[in-house]
Amino acid sequence: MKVGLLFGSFNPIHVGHLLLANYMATNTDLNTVWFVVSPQNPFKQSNTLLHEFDRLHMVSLAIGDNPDLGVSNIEFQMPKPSYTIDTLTYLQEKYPSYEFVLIMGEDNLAGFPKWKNYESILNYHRVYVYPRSGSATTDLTTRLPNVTFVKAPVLDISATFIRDCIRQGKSVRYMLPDEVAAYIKVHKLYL
Ligand SMILES: Nc1ncnc2c1ncn2[C@@H]1O[C@H](COP(=O)(O)OP(=O)(O)OP(=O)(O)O)[C@@H](O)[C@H]1O
Ligand SMILES: O=C(O)c1ccc[n+]([C@@H]2O[C@H](COP(=O)([O-])O)[C@@H](O)[C@H]2O)c1
Repeated sequence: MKVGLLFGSFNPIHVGHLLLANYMATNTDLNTVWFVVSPQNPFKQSNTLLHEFDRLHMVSLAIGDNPDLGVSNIEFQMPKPSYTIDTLTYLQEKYPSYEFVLIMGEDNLAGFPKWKNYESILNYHRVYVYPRSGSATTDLTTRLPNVTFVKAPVLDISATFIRDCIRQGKSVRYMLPDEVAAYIKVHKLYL
């Protein structure tokens, strides 16, 4: 079983994440892609970060009955902030027969050497890198042996943009699944 992992805050999950994850799960050698909801990204401070249970619930709503996608709350029980190498190690111990592949945007790859023990991530795991518009291209993709570039379609949308739209009372229709938009509306989130 080859599992792609897309780590993030998902505050909230949006169509950009879903399009990418579904493409990776159905157009590469990955059997499935799991969204790993991070309670606290080590590099991001935000006063609009919702409780992790709300973010997890929205990811579950977004996936619905899609058999190719999954969600993990593994980082909820781990020390914060959430370091990816620790999570990968934990997952590999829990599922010894699975191969875990890290999915990462080209924008993140440029800053990857600042991640905790990034060499260990590369030693023990493959990384699938996809293009991000506006990101500086990096030659790390070709230099690092375990890194594979996947030319996935990418939408230019972010959770920050969606939160701003909601706060300003603008429509977010088509930016997130209807179920997620309804959850945000009912619970008056991001206002
Ligand atoms: N539109 C998108 N297309 C593809 N990947 C994306 C997109 N937006 C974010 N990602 C990637 O998905 C992962 C999780 O993203 P994250 O939760 O940080 O979302 P975000 O939209 O970038 O959030 P924010 O705007 O709050 O920083 C990260 O690896 C991020 O680079
Ligand atoms: O392990 C690290 O050192 C590390 C440093 C920066 C980011 N990450 C993880 O990368 C994921 C996506 O990051 P971001 O910045 O795109 O939101 C998120 O789940 C973070 O926990 C991990």
